[in-house]
Amino acid sequence: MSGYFTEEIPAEELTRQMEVARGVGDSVRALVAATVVTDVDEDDVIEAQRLIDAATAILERRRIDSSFGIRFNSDGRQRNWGNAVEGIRNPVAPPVEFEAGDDRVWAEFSLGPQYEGPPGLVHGGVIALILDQVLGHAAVHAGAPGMTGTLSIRYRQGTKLGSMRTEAWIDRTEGVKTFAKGQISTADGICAEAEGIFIMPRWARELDIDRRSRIGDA
Ligand SMILES: CCCCCCCC(=O)SCCNC(=O)CCNC(=O)[C@H](O)C(C)(C)COP(=O)(O)OP(=O)(O)OC[C@H]1O[C@@H](n2cnc3c(N)ncnc32)[C@H](O)[C@@H]1OP(=O)(O)O
Repeated sequence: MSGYFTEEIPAEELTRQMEVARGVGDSVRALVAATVVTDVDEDDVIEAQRLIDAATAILERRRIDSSFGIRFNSDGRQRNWGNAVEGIRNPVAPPVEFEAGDDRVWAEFSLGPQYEGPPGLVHGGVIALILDQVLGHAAVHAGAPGMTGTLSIRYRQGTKLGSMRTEAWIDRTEGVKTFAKGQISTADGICAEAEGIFIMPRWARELDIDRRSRIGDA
C-alpha cells in the first residue's frame, strides 16, 4: 500500500518543522472556529475572506501531489500531519494527542463550535471519528494493529462541546482480528461507548514484522 514513507530528517530540524506545522495548523483551527461563531459586520467578513484567500494562494504556491501520507523518520518519530484526528497541520483535526499506559491509550482534548451537531453537542459522526482512532491506537499499542473492519457505537447521552476524555483498550485478539473497546466521557460521565474489530488486511499479512506494524497507523 502506498502512502507510507521513510525519511531521514535530522532530529533538531524535524522539531523545528513540527513547531511551524503546529503553528499554521493552530492558526487555521482558530480561524475555522472564529468563522463559525463570528458576529462581526458583513464588511469585516468580506475583508477577512480577502485575507484568507491571499493566505490560501501563498500555501498553494507549492504542494505535494498526493495526500500527506504517513512518514516515519529515522529518529523514531512519525509524521501523520494529514490525519483527520491527530494531524497537527490538518485544521480539521482537533488535534487529539494520545498517551499510552500499560493496558490502554487515552487522550484529553477539547472540541469547539466547528464540531457541533445538535445545538451545543458534538456531532455523532465526529464522536465516531475519535472513537475509531482511539480504538485503532489501542490495537497498535497492543502490538496487534489493523484496519477498522467494524465499529459499533452506543451513544448514551449527548456530548457537550468543550473538554472531554477518550480511552480504549483491547478486549481480545482472534488470529488477524483485534477486538477493542473504548469510550468518550465528559464531566457528565460516559457519553459514548464503542466496540471495534481491527483486521490485519490480507495483503499485509505477508509483510515483515516492521512493515506490518505500520498498517494500523493512521
Ligand atoms: C494509530 C492509528 C489508529 C488508526 C485508526 C483508524 C483506522 C482506520 O480508519 S482504517 C480506515 C477504515 N477502514 C478501512 O478502510 C478498511 C476497509 N476494509 C478492508 O480493507 C478489508 O475489508 C479488511 C482489511 C477489513 C478485511 O479484509 P481482508 O483482509 O480481505 O479480510 P479477510 O481475509 O476476508 O477476513 C479476515 C477475517 O476478518 C473477518 N472480517 C472481514 N471483514 C470484516 C469486517 N468488515 N468486520 C468484521 N470482520 C471482518 C473475516 O470474517 C475473517 O474472519 P475469520 O478469520 O474468523 O474467518
